[in-house]
Amino acid sequence: MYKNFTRIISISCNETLQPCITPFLRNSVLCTNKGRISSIGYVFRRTKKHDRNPSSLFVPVPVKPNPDDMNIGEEFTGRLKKQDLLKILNRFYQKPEVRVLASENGLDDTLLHQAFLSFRRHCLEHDLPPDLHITISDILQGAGNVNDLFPYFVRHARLAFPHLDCLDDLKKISDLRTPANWYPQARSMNRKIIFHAGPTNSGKTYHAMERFLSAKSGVYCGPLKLLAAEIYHKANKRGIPCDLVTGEERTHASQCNILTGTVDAPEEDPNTIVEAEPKESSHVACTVEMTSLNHNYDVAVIDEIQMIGDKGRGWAWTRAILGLQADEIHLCGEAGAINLIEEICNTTGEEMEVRTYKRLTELKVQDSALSSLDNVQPGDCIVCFNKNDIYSVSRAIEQRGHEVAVIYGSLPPGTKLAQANKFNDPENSCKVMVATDAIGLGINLSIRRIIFYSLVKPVVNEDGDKEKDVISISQALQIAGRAGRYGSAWETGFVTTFRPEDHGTLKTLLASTPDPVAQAGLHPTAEQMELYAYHLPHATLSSLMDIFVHLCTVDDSLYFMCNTEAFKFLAEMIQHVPLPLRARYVFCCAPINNKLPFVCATFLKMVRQYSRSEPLTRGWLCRAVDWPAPPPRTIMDLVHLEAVFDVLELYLWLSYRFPDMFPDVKLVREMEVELDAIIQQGIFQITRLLRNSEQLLKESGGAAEGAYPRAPRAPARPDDGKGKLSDMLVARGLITPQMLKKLQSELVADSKPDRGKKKLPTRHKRK
Ligand SMILES: Nc1ncnc2c1ncn2[C@@H]1O[C@H](COP(=O)(O)OP(=O)(O)OP(=O)(O)O)[C@@H](O)[C@H]1O
Ligand SMILES: [Mg+2]
Repeated sequence: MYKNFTRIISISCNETLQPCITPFLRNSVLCTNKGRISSIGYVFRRTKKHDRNPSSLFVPVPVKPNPDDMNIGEEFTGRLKKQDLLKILNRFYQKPEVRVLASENGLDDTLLHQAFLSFRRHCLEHDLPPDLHITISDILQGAGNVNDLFPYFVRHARLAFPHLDCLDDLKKISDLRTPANWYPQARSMNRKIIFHAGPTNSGKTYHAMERFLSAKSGVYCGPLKLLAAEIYHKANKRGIPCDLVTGEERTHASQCNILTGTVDAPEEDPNTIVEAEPKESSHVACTVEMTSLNHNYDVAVIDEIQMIGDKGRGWAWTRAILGLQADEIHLCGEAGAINLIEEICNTTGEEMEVRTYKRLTELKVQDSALSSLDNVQPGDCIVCFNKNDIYSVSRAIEQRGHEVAVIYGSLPPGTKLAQANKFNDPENSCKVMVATDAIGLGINLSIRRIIFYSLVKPVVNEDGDKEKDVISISQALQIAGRAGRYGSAWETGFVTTFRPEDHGTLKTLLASTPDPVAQAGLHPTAEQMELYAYHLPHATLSSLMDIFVHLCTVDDSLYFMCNTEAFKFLAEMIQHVPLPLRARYVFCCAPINNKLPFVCATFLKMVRQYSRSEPLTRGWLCRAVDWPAPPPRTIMDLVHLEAVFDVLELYLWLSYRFPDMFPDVKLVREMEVELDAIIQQGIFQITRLLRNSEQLLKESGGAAEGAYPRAPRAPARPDDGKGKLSDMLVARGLITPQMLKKLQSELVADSKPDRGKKKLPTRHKRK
């Protein structure tokens, strides 16, 4: 697909607004699963969308009649009967010559058919231009040939399909063959690239960090907030002021409590009327999507560089490696990425040094599976790939008298950190952890043994479809690599499965080498989308993205286009809300878990409010999320509070991009701290919440609303997603019928124009 267009045009692309984290991939590793063990056969696919004819992406624009065409032709040649007109037009469409001529003019069969329907409708419904009227009369009287209609038809087709006139321009805009040229400042430097390669727990990050800490200035870019927070704490503990930058905020070094490993809310000085922003520290730890390309650093560290091949997030690593302005760039990751990075360095003319490391402690695959949770021991971490397993496993382990720390992706950062600290603390009695692969990348925890509760994980494939598949070799190695971390209480790490039938597969996975990373991800920029919109003003942002992906030219020996499904999901959701294109683009990059209806519905409300130029105040937000939040009584309550936390995070993420419209950052941060504490309490009492949920279910004979998340453990079926979304959400237990009713009434109320509210002057061009 990418090789279709071969003209070489280099465009310089200012990329100030790169898209941000694809929501549901936020805390997960998603590598291509080429080395998958197919004998297991756990692959559940939904229908594929990719083999679509690109022409079907273009929707004809309604062609307006020319007001000057009023019956002039009729005065010359008399009135045309509709039946005669129809006959002539249909004859025209059936001519083989028309097909040939159309193809020469860029109209394939799909476009020709649509253009013809539009042309025929237009001729039958409106007065014809005089020249066309006369030509048709001539044909009717035998004085002309139906082929004579072609110029009129093409004139109409170009109005219906404006891309026909600007296809070359569109291809130029989406020529992505030389991404290295998008960063002229980085290209003007002679950067030193050092690749720290090796297995997990071999000291790659440690050595890169030593260099980072000894430099005058530095940036650490990692895949997870938790990992960036670990670096932030380590640096500040060593007395090197380091800020933490995630998608939502910048936490200054002075807010780091190095004793407790937590982040303090900034101290408020009642005598200060205007709060001075603390000066930025010379060192920064950030999530890779937030890497600033406008700063100059002595040293940059890009961790887990093999993620450059991630189908959803790979673009962020590509952007960092090509665009960072640093004298030294340290890459840490799997050796399988060395060749690709070397090739990329050839395009930038930079040399790369490879330093290889060996595992610092032994990692042993145990001879047998755990088989029963009775066999759980201190230092064990049971890794599950879905929340229901997390709940049931932690409950079962607590029933056996162990205290449990729980970590999964959707927990607030403070809660994750508190759970990690509790587990790591040698004085604490909590010595068992239940986690998802949110702990899988680079994190240092005091784990003796990793137990894979299952080896099957839902993933999003290259088409953006969800499927369940055996975890990749890379994922298995990464997760297993959390056991026996060097410097922890355990000198040897162990790994096994829960189920005996998975044991052989795990052994095979861990004995294999991950596939080399073949390509680095790319993603269109806001500027490119703007240029597309300029050429195709009638297209929706979602179809602009589709057209872009189909027309773009990528050097596929090095790069691939990341999947854009999350972006398009949001683009379609907010299409009907009037917004300027740039703002629309930013909203579509928001890191939202689109599986959470409450978050999606609140996001839509936020977009509407923004569109009406009404600032989103704390008061507005409190009404939207029903604040204050009561402590959770059941697991369903806890799930809801996590969604509320996501909404607060979303607010902060948007405030970073639209500070004028999301003004109450400080107050919302305070809400976050409060909610994080409430969720932390919930997690500390997770077993009690589970018991309450079960009790509620028992009392109501299984019909209790809001007791238990009923997400089925069965794999997604091919018909998943059909039918009404609301019915599906209720059926899956993601929302209760009461919540649905409330949501419906709120949406109805929200879509009515607000009366009596004072509006800010409208600043936005409507699209
Ligand atoms: N030379 C060293 N001296 C002291 N501690 C070390 C040394 N090398 C590594 N460590 C410690 O060992 C642990 C594992 O190291 P590190 O996190 O760098 O491994 P890694 O290779 O990056 O692993 P992963 O692939 O999982 O990210 C860390 O706690 C780190 O601080
Ligand atoms: Mg590491």
